[in-house]
Amino acid sequence: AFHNVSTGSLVVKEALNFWGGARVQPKDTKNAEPVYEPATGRVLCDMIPCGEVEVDEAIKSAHSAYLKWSKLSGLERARIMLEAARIIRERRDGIARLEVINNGKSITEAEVDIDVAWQCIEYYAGIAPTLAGQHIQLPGGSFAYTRREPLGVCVGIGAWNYPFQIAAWKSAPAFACGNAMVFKPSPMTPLTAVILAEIYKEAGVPDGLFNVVQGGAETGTLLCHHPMVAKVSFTGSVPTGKKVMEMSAKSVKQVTLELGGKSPLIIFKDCELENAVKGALMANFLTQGEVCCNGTRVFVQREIMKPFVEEVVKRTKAIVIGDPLLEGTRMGALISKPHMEKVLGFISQAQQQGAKVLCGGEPYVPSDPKLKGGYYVSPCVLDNCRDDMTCVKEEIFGPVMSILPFDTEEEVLQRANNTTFGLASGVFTRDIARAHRVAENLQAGTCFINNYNVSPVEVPFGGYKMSGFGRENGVVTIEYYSQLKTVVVEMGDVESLF
Ligand SMILES: NC(=O)C1=CN([C@@H]2O[C@H](COP(=O)(O)OP(=O)(O)OC[C@H]3O[C@@H](n4cnc5c(N)ncnc54)[C@H](O)[C@@H]3O)[C@@H](O)[C@H]2O)C=CC1
Ligand SMILES: C[N+](C)(C)CCCC(=O)O
Repeated sequence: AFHNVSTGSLVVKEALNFWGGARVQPKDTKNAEPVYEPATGRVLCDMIPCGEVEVDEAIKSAHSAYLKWSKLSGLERARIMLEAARIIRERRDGIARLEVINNGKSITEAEVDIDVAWQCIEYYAGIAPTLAGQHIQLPGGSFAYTRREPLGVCVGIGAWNYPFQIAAWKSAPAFACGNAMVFKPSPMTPLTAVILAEIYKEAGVPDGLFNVVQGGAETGTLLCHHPMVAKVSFTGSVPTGKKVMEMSAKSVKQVTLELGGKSPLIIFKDCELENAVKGALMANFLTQGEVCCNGTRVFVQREIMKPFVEEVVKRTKAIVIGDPLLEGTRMGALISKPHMEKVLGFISQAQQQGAKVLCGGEPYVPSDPKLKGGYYVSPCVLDNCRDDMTCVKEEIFGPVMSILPFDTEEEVLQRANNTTFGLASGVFTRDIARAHRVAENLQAGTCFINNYNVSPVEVPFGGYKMSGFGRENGVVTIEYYSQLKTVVVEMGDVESLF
């Protein structure tokens, strides 16, 4: 439906909530907030937050679907999930365009995001029929078996950087295990989750299996406190993640937290320089740098500092910024004006603390008049960085790479691990023993060797330390959306002590 839509033209009026198998508009519209198109700064739609009544309706709708869905066999669930994946694949271009309009990232990236979303649903469809328990023999012919059972109604709370993909990463493993979901997108990106809801419905899930409630912190709080919710899977910042965990603790809900990062990328002098440079760009500039697992602390061995920096700056300056819906654009707009100001603030603070801007780091105004109100920042490379600078310690979530020199492996490992975050990490070297040694010693949920930011759906993704716990993607995520029941069967007489 959005195949031909261009930047600066879309206005969305339809209801953006979904439960009971249909779009729903909250009754009370007085707390509506404008949603902006990052590329132009124009109002795109209103986000009307759901209150207590709406949240309760959505959760009850999810519960009734759960009762049906959980009774299907894995194979029956898989068939419906595969159909949903097929529909997404078929409508990929339109969904990607809508995502671009709402998020501001380049169309080339958004297309990949939507592909990853259907791949994730396809992957968990493949796993659904394989879910099984164990049979355990006990003395005297008695035995036990385990059943892998769903949790019930799961809540997904998403960030604004990968709106559609996050909704798929959470719902696909949840559905494979037989759960239902109520998903709350970020209030800044309300548009595409409801498209996923319509696609699931069209594919044949029971009404209420995937519900969307719009809103911010208040709506999120209602979800985390609701007694019928068994689990909360959260993607967002560390401070909000802590609150989600605290609220969920009150009724002992299971929690998965995918939080922020300040990941190290270590580049040794024996690397293949061209690949290391490309890796550093992939580690920093996808989605305008608004990626949780970005390798924003780039440690470069002193001997190759000069050629590395030269090449990184050359390529960074060549990044085409502008209308995110144009094929040739490689960097679009940041999510919002306040966020853009925050990112620019980090850059000026870095300069005050002694960092040197080698390129970028300024508001960028494209020549196309319709883009003048957009939130563009030219990609920035910072040199002369030290470990104690704010730009090196805190997550900027913008297109800002900090370069740090190092001398030895031992030293760089100690510095790389000197952070409360632990989402991802990377190493470039041709020495295979060193690569695996470094991977073993980095305290992070992922280590990329000789690449960065590749996350196929088959591979678990998640954090160490304050970057969170639980995993998304891969077989292991089944553990986070199901529970084991042990059934013990006595074949003899009861040997009673009483
Ligand atoms: N590890 C990961 O997979 C990812 C982590 N992030 C992190 O997310 C942050 C950026 O995203 P934001 O949307 O600004 O994060 P945020 O933490 O402000 O919001 C995330 C979500 O939580 C909701 N929320 C806010 N307050 C809440 C409350 N009290 N109770 C329940 N829900 C609440 C928001 O409405 C939003 O849907 C970055 O810091 C980044 O590190 C972003 C993407 C992926
Ligand atoms: C897709 N990828 C790997 C670049 C980022 C996914 C994590 C996130 O939501 O930020």
